This record gives sequence, structure tokens and C-alpha cells, in this order.
Amino acid sequence: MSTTVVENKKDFLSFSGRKREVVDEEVRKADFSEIPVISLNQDKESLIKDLKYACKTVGFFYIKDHGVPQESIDKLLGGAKTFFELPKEDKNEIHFSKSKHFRGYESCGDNNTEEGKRPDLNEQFNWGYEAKLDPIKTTEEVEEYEKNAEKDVMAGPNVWPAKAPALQTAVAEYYGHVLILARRLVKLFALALDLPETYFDNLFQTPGAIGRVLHYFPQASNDKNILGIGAHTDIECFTILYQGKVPALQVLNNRGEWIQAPPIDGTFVINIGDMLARWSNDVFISTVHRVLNLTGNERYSIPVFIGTQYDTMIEPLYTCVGEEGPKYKPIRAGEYVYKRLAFSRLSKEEYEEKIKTL
Ligand SMILES: O=C(O)CCC(=O)C(=O)O
Ligand SMILES: [Fe+2]
Repeated sequence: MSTTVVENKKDFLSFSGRKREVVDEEVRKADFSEIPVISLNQDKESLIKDLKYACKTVGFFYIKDHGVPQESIDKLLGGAKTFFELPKEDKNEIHFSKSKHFRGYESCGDNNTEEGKRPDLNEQFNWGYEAKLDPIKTTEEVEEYEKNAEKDVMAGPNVWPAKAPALQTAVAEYYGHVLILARRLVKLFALALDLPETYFDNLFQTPGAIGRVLHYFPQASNDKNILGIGAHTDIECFTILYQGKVPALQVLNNRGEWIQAPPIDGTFVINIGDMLARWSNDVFISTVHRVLNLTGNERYSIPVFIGTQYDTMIEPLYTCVGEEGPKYKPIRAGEYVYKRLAFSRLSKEEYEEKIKTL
């Protein structure tokens, strides 16, 4: 999740390689033509046209008519709140440092998303893909998956809080709905990239899909050195974000201006991540964003980061290379995600040591 700030020049140089300049630190209200709202319930031709525009020019959009029941969202928010209210010692029983692939609890200050800024002002719970959480898998498929479950550095079992058991049940229900939506979006993205509709399907059968519930604390100061989550681009192909009711998300637009992306009832925010930006040779753009919660209220959000199966080699797609050719070298999805997560969470020494073994 890390993005490097190039000192003095105020550029963002993310791991994806694309530079983003900040020309204005003031944050302004955008109207929805800047961050489009797209209904999934419209004829396919116009839907693909809307998606093409949003993915190629903004990298951020809202979707409505997405099919995920509000009840499942509310259940997950309830389960997460119970978990976050537990005493520190109970939450730390599943601290992410005990997990080889960053699952579990991150406390406030554990993560420094934006280099050069203070650590992020949030606590969070993270889980990853397991076939038993996937509603399309049969019992036999789950058994088969479990045999090879730890094949990739990023794959393996989740950890759940013993003292807040409702969280696990609520995650399973919500994540199931989101995986179905993700597989629907993957087909639409294939079409928007001028590929056959089923082009990506096999690569999202056991997707590297990390879910997270974030709890942001209100902050008094508008000092941009302290952020709920520092400026970054997401790592995976795309993110399905439920951002609750508290406005705090900001997006860096193509002109280098920070604009607000307030919550809209009944929608998710979808944003393109660096894996799909690389895969599409920057035909789809990944967009820098951050959270600054000046509302005086606590804020909860639920991003699910949808990536491909971890053994997928990501190299620019044939429909996207054009005359200039591929901009990016091939990378293995699991290794890429691991390095990015490790970079903002481990010490420099630990990071160097760990990546030697990948
Ligand atoms: O909380 C939000 O609205 C955004 C969270 C986010 O950007 C992230 O976790 O990558
Ligand atoms: Fe993000």
C-alpha cells in the first residue's frame, strides 16, 4: 500500500512507476462528473462505455445496483465494532506480526502508508481468501484448495478473534457477496479492455482477495502530516470499497488536485489498483487517494482488494501494448502484493531479509 514521496517535488512515485504530481494541497468538493456514478443495471453497451471512461480517465467511480445486501454490510460493521471495542490484549492476540502474510489486527501506528508522514491514524482487521469463504466452491474444491493452501507467500489461513466470534460469521457472509460482485466486474473489465468477456475468469477462481475493516479515529488538526491513511495507490487489480457514512476519503485527480469522494448511500466506490494498471499498460489508471477524518466522528470502512490468483504472471495485455510496447516487466502477483504490504509494515532490515526468500 506504500507510495514513495519524492521530497520537495511533491510527486508521488508509486511502485507501479507512474508519477503523480500534486499541484494544489487545498481539498475541494468534486461534482459527480469527476467521479462518475455508474449503475450496473443498464444495458451492457452503455455500461462498458461508462466503465471505459471511468477506468481510463479517473481510475475511481461509484457503482450502484451492485446486488450486495445492506444487511450483510451492517452485520459486518456490527461484528467489527464489537471486535474493536475489545481490550488491547485481546485484539493483540491476533496481531498481524504473528501471521506470515499480514492477516489479523493492526493497531494504530503499526502502518506508515505514506513515507515521510506520521503513521496512519486507524486500526484495522484484515483477512484473505480461503476457499471455504467462497460461495461458489463445492466441499471437494475446498478440500483440494486446503491441500495447497500455503503454496504462495501470500496464501494461507485467516486468524479470527476468539472474543468476538460474530466477526467471522459476518465476514464470511459479506465476503461471499463481494466475491460474486468481483467476478461480475472482472468480466466487464475484460470487455472494457477489448478482451473476450471470459478472458480473466480462470485467474479469479481463487483470487488473491484481501478484505479489511478500518476504524478511523477523528482527528482535530488539518495538519496533512497526520492522516487516517496516508496517500497511496492500491496494490491489487481493483478495490470494492464500502465507505460508511462519514466523509473523509480524498482522491488526487489527473490535474493533481485533491478532491473529496463523499459516501453516497447504496453505492460502493471502485478504484483501479496498480496490478491492473500494470497489466493494462496504464490504459486503466490507478489513482492516489488518502483519508483525512476531520468530522469529529469515528469512521468505519470496508475495502476488499481484488487481485488475481497469486501464481499469475502479470505482464501487459496484448490489447494494451500498442506501438510503444510494454511499459512494465512481468511480475508474479503474490510476490508483488507481499512486497508492497511488507514495505510499509516491516522495518527496512526485516523487509530486506524477507524478500530474499520470495
Ligand atoms: O477508508 C477508505 O475510505 C479508504 C481505505 C483505503 O484506501 C485502503 O485501505 O486502501
Ligand atoms: Fe486505498
